[in-house]
Amino acid sequence: QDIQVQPTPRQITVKGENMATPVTFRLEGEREANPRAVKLLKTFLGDRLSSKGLPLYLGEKGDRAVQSRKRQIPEQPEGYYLEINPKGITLAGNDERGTYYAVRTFMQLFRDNHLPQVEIRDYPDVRFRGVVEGFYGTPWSHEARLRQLRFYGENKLNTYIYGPKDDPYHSSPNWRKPYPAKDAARIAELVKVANENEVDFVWAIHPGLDIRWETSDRDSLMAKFEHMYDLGVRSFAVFFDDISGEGAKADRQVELLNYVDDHFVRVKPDVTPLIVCPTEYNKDWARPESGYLATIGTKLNPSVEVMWTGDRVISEITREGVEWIREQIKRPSYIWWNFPVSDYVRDHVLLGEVYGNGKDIAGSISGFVANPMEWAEASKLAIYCVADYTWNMQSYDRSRSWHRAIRAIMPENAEAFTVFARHNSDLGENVHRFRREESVEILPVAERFMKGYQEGRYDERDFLALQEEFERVAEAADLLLVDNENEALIEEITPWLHQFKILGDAGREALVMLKAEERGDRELFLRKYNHVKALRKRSYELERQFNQNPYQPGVKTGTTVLQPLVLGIFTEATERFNRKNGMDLPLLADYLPCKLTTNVPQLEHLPLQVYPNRVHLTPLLEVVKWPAGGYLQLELDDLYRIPGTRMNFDVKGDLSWGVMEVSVDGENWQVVTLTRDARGRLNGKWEDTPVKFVRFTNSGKDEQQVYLREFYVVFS
Ligand SMILES: CC(=O)N[C@@H]1[C@@H](O)[C@H](O)C(CO)=C[C@H]1N
Repeated sequence: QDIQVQPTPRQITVKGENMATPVTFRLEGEREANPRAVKLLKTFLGDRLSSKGLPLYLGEKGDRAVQSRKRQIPEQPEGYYLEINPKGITLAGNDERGTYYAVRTFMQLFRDNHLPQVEIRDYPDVRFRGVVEGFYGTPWSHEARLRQLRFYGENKLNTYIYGPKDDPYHSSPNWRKPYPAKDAARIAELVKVANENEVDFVWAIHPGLDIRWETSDRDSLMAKFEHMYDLGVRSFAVFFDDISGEGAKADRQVELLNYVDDHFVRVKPDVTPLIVCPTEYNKDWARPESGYLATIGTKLNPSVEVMWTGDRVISEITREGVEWIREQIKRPSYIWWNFPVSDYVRDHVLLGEVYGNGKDIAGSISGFVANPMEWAEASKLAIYCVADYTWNMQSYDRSRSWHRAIRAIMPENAEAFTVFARHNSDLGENVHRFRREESVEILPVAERFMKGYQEGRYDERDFLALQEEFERVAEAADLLLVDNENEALIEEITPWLHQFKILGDAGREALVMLKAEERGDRELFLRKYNHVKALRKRSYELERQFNQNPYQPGVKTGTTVLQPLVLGIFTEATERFNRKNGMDLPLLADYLPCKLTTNVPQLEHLPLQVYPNRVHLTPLLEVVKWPAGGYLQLELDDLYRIPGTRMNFDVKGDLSWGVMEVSVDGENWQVVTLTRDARGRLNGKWEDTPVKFVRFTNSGKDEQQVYLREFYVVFS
């Protein structure tokens, strides 16, 4: 029979027909077994426990209760052996965590009226599996974190790394300071709940923005780790990512890390290996001439784990890639996978399948942790799949896992949530050029239909399929908006659900417009035309009301297939209507009055945010290496005055290397005087003759490392 266990066990052997579930169980071994496993099991069985009943043997290899099954227990860390048959039940771990996982699996097999007669041998592919809360933006709430830790216990994830970039006590300016009492108490509670769920709570520090390579800062870091140790933390990490200048020096970092390893991690009896996120944390940035990775590889204590995001900042993890970095750092890498993190596409939610990573990478990595969205509940979809993938790579099936994840997270409205998630999975254009599939099922129908419509002949069945899809979109939005089985999740995605409803309505109405135009029914066409315009307006209003942030404000849904489809149908029908009726009904404004050109590699695909009279460059989260002669050029669609430009590179020091110029023709340039305000931002304006081009150049002779925090041009 189809036995479903999450994550998928390595080996399940069905030994016979289902057996009736005993009324009571006699628990053997509770004194020796992992107390967290005992507690979990006793809570689960409740009053089914008694001194009589089917024997249930619980314990680790070597414990008396499971002595007879000793040889069956896998040797691998966290491995377990599970057996259910009419003579008794055995839940035996190779270690304490293995026993706990055996109980987790037993809980999934349990049915009130029957149990499968099975034998399971199981153990994980990847040693450290879980999540790194390592994104920019609003850190997760305390309640969200507690729910996450319980979710990791259920899914056999054993690692949670606390490293929210915007926590000032994790990063600058307060990494040297202890947490205020309230926050400290919360951390202590997280550690307790993590332990109950067999999750290592790893506290990370991000000192590189302002660290000074002196004893005082080394002592500050040690003191902070002692403070966290007193709160119960037993696993530690140091993140040196997204920094430049002094803090980025490899030999200084290694000196500090080895000191912490030798004088803290290894002298404490119960602290797990130190983890570091290097400054060169992906292959795209690795520069052999810098010797950075070579220094890490040859000088950093071998016991220190080194994180890696793959070939690029956001990338799929391949066998070739992990074998390359393993050579460089002389140890397996500890993967920091930047998905489903969305802090660089904040107007999108990423609910799609987890795919693209190799199934043959386990041998070259020591860990695999996913960096999630600021939307904790919504991130569970991908986290569930990562749990399945990292536990048993060979049997991982991206679609099966994804459907199970949805049923686990939204059992009552799985169907509606599946519709919603299908159309909210791609990131849209973004600076990292990382894309995900979206609306996969309806895409061929949409493409075939639009092609047919434009050529004057489409298949009515395609029309009906699209109509049905838009109806399901609208239904799903309404069902989920009133769903109360996971209120925290609905609260997170409500803005996107409102947009999704509008998208469903607009799609259906656009199809009515199309038919009205074909039948020459002017009155109906105009009604529906106005309705779609109104829906579009409501959508823009939602964009300005929800999820405001300085990066990608607003709420995008269905951006890769459904939105373009609605726009395409609306535009084609309106153009036909205008031609036939000699009218000039305006189309939907989707213009982009500005084009970006640059020779700075990291800025090549930087999306622009266009408002009625302003163009913003999307700020970058990473350090931008701006080469000498590097320029950024905006070409407007017409001649404009530039009453205001502002650039914030977050540079304390000299900015004289930067020159701003404007031009009418892109050939002859005039320099714009820039002034620096109290916050170090460069401001400029050009109110003389209107211009078409604006550019900013590093006219110095050295590469500059800056943060592109803000760059916009106001034109009128
Ligand atoms: C190691 C690492 O990936 N560091 C940061 C990460 O904090 C950030 O969330 C993202 C994802 O936008 C990328 C990196 N700039």
